[in-house]
Amino acid sequence: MKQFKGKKVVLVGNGAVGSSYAFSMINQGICDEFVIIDLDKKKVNGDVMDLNHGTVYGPSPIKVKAGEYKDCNDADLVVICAGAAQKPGETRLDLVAKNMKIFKSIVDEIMRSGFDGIFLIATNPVDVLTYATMKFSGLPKERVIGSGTILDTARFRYLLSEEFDVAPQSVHANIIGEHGDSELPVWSHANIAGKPLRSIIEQDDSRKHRVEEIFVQTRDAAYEIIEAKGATYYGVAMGLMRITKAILNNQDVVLTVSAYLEGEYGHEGVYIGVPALINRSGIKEVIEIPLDEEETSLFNHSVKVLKDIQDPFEKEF
Ligand SMILES: NC(=O)C1=CN([C@@H]2O[C@H](COP(=O)(O)OP(=O)(O)OC[C@H]3O[C@@H](n4cnc5c(N)ncnc54)[C@H](O)[C@@H]3O)[C@@H](O)[C@H]2O)C=CC1
Ligand SMILES: CC(=O)C(=O)O
Repeated sequence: MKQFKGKKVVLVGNGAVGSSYAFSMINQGICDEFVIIDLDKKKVNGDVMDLNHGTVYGPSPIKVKAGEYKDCNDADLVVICAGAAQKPGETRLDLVAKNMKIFKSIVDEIMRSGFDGIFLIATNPVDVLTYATMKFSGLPKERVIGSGTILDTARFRYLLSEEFDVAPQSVHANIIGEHGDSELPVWSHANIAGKPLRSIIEQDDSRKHRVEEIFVQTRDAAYEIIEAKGATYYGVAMGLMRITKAILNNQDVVLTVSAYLEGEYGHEGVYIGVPALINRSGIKEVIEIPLDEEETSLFNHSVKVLKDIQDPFEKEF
């Protein structure tokens, strides 16, 4: 039952991703109370002190607290960034067995608190763990959201913006599918400052190879960053903050997140990165963009990759 009157977010997992998300949240003033839970309570206490000092120069008052699972009881949103991260050379899907076990215990604890809000999941493999969260929690699909391809879409828009000298805000292009190696760009709907990307390429052949390279750089960016500094966190933190803002401020904005399909794109029973309308109710609607033949085939393959990973766990749900 909601006791706290303001907007309350609980973060579970205060590692590189979680603490970067916490920092981006206090910078934006999106919630009134921000609670942090992690096995490493000493680091949580240190971060709580540090973040509270920072809030003095933030846009609005916000209380940051170290918490326990009972604090989820009246939370509007619980964001999970806990679990193992990729080591150099590992894929996101390699993490599934380890993180599935961690998720079972975390989601059970959260639900025992009486939590009745919205889940936002970042831990990898994010699509499969978002599905597991829906199953473990029993909450409706609309209220369980994965970060999906929000980060990949940001990477893609940024790289295209550099190529075409246009602000990323004026680059409209989506990466959909698995947040991982089988993801795909939606070339058929990409536009740069209002001009369809495909018509730009038709007029200037040298750009074709370059935009294909940009997709490969997008898809493989995490490997490059992990090789360089051990983990990726700022990009995803901003993506999580953006989704949080869309939810708590009831924005009706379209973002590429991991959403549950029930017939959309010809599939069901899987969480996967697709554009979706996000507001205070969670995922209000999955937006079905008409894909061309090649995009459909790549999307179908991505669904299969995720289902092959997910299916062996079905008996545990
Ligand atoms: N969805 C996305 O776009 C992205 C996802 N990630 C994923 O986010 C996850 C976290 O990555 P990092 O923060 O770099 O890892 P990290 O190792 O820095 O942090 C993980 C945190 O989880 C905590 N933790 C582990 N088990 C726990 C439990 N049972 N209860 C509470 N806390 C627990 C640890 O104490 C640690 O603080 C990884 O799975 C990583 O692959 C990372 C970047 C982008
Ligand atoms: C680690 C990860 O999932 C990413 O940076 O895309």
